[in-house]
Amino acid sequence: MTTLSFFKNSKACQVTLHASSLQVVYQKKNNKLVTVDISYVYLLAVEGRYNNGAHSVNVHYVKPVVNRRLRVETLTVHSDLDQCNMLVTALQGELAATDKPKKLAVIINPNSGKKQAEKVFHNKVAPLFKLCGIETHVVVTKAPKKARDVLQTLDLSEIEGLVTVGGDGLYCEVLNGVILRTQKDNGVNVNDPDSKVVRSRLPIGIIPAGTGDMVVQYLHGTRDVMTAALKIVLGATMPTNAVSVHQGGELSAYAGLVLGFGLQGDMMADCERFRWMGHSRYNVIPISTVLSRRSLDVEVEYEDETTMETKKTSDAMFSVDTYVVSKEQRGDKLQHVFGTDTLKVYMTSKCSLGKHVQQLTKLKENEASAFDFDFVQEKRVQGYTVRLPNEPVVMEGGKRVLRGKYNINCDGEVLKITHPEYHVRLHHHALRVFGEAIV
Ligand SMILES: Nc1ncnc2c1ncn2[C@@H]1O[C@H](COP(=O)(O)OP(=O)(O)OP(=O)(O)O)[C@@H](O)[C@H]1O
Repeated sequence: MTTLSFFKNSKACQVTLHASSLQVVYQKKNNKLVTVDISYVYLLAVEGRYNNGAHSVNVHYVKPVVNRRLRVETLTVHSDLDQCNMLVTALQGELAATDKPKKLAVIINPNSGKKQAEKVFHNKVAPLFKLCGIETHVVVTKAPKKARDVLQTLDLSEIEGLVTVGGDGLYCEVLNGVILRTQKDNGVNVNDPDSKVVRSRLPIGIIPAGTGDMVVQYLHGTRDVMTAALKIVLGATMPTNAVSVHQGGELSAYAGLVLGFGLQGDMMADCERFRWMGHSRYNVIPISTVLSRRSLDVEVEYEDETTMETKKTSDAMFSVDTYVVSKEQRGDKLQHVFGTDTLKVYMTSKCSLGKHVQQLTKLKENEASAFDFDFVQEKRVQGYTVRLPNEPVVMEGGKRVLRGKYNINCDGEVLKITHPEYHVRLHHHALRVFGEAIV
């Protein structure tokens, strides 16, 4: 423990360096004593300054404020050169000892949400990264799937994390890109549904600039840009899951948020056609999809988690859904939990429109009883196979291909199901995201 003498606003101020925090005690104008404790975990940057013949130190740190948001706070103290140098050297040592990222690849979708992603990054995030000494390699996407493709060839050797500036769709694309790159670098055959996915080294941070921004809200409890940026800068990460979808002997996609076959997929396909309506399409279009809902004869095969027996459920179903960020009961609400060790598959059988609307409303409101309906079956699995035994098929290139249109909502994007059978597998802790809850 070292105590240094400073001045703050011309009044004496004591700065004590403890093992895990910096304590600053100073007098306010009304002579009231104030104590500020800054955990080294929250330290962002320290600057020694010389201005008009006086030496000072700026300590930039993170301060939790209301509604789970974080803000940058700056504390300025004055003293002679020796005291200033001692404080700067000590705090720089603490900063160097943490896991904060120093070089990030930033991927911006200029067309996300209200097309503000570039502005959001350059005006709000880049100055913070600069203050914290973080170098960036910025890529602005030119079209869908470009982010995924760029990640296949980008030199990642010095990169310590990936940052998406956009919505859930861009996060999903980058998740696909980084998982694919990791498998390629490790010689894993991604087209084999039983291949074990090698975990990705690079955590993903998300700067919200999209339409829905659900992942970031599940992560931080807010879609505040500065909070999201600070979570990246602080460097704490947590594991999250991915699931793979295979059909026709090939990988179709990985998902990191949701996989909704049937009703949810049809809703997304309908919403895509009305993209020009902006976010309001998500309020209007799903209603018409629900009113014209279609049930399909579906067989779901899965391995029972407890008995390890292979089981099958066949029924006329409206949907087969999986929440990769799991919906778990906490009191009377469903909360979103990352990195669970099993996957839950929900099969919704044919039911009355009234009951179905009641169930979907509870789900939208995240009510804990959203799955307590006799037409919804929940199974805990590591993976499952969905078959459509009675849908018309044609032969194409020696394979049976579906004639009709069948959709999955894959992280908010439409994934076409073209084969009468597809496989879903859980890849536990396949990657990490910036944003361990620190407040
Ligand atoms: N330059 C681009 N032009 C058009 N589309 C792009 C471009 N870059 C990425 N995309 C695609 O746009 C889709 C949607 O992007 P994104 O998720 O960033 O925004 P959003 O749909 O407005 O937000 P949310 O997914 O949160 O609702 C993604 O699937 C991505 O592949």
